[in-house]
Amino acid sequence: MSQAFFVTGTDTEVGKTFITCALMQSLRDMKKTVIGYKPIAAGAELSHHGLLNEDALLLQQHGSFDLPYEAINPIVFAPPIAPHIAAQQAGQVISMARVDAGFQQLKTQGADIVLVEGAGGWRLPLGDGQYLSDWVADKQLPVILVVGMKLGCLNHAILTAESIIACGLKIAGWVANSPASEQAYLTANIDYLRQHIDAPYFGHMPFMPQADALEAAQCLDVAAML
Ligand SMILES: Nc1ncnc2c1ncn2[C@@H]1O[C@H](COP(=O)(O)OP(=O)(O)OP(=O)(O)O)[C@@H](O)[C@H]1O
Ligand SMILES: C[C@H](N)[C@H](N)CCCCCC(=O)O
Ligand SMILES: [Mg+2]
Repeated sequence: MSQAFFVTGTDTEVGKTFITCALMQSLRDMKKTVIGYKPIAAGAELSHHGLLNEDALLLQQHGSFDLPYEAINPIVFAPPIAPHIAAQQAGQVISMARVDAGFQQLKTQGADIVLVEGAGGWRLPLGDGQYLSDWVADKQLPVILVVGMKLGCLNHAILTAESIIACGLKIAGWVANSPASEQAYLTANIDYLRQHIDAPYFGHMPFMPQADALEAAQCLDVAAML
């Protein structure tokens, strides 16, 4: 039976995909098989295979098994906007049942670990008063929190951690990611979060514009995940 984790972040564009790929590589380095799942994506290019989202393509590329695109990303919208607004524009509703069906199907693939990447931050609206976090809570998935290290992230990280815990979920670990040049007083900010997030710290990912997942994986210690 696969073990699954949900990867969330303090915001959109904080490095959830970058870190998920690095985590996948770290786990593969530890001889674990791993696949990624991006249930809902907004921001996609039309190709002759249909709409393709970059995050989902990266997760597909870094997985242990070759899986069809639709298995990794069942719900995709073209505009890079809040998915429930994109769905409204397309005359669709985001179906939690579809999110779940795709997840159950991936879990039958036999991978040791499934990493599920959210979209945006923890409280991603799906429409109809629902959040993607409701599904995570329903599945009781442990959560990995990616903190985008910039001024303001202490508030975002503490609020997100509080909300995850209030949902009755465990924070499996957190990563301090620098998706742009290093913030001032980075170490002091990380120290603060290490004292105030009651969960394993997987490490700091520096800004590595040329890095591939192989190199990025060296910055993380994910032993606490297993
Ligand atoms: N540590 C890093 N070093 C260099 N580039 C990074 C780093 N972290 C993230 N990036 C880059 O920053 C951009 C945003 O990162 P990413 O796409 O992983 O964010 P995200 O949180 O997954 O966003 P979304 O909410 O759209 O899913 C990407 O171009 C990514 O390659
Ligand atoms: C387009 C972007 N990169 C993500 N795919 C979607 C982010 C949704 C954010 C919703 C919100 O405002 O909280
Ligand atoms: Mg992403």
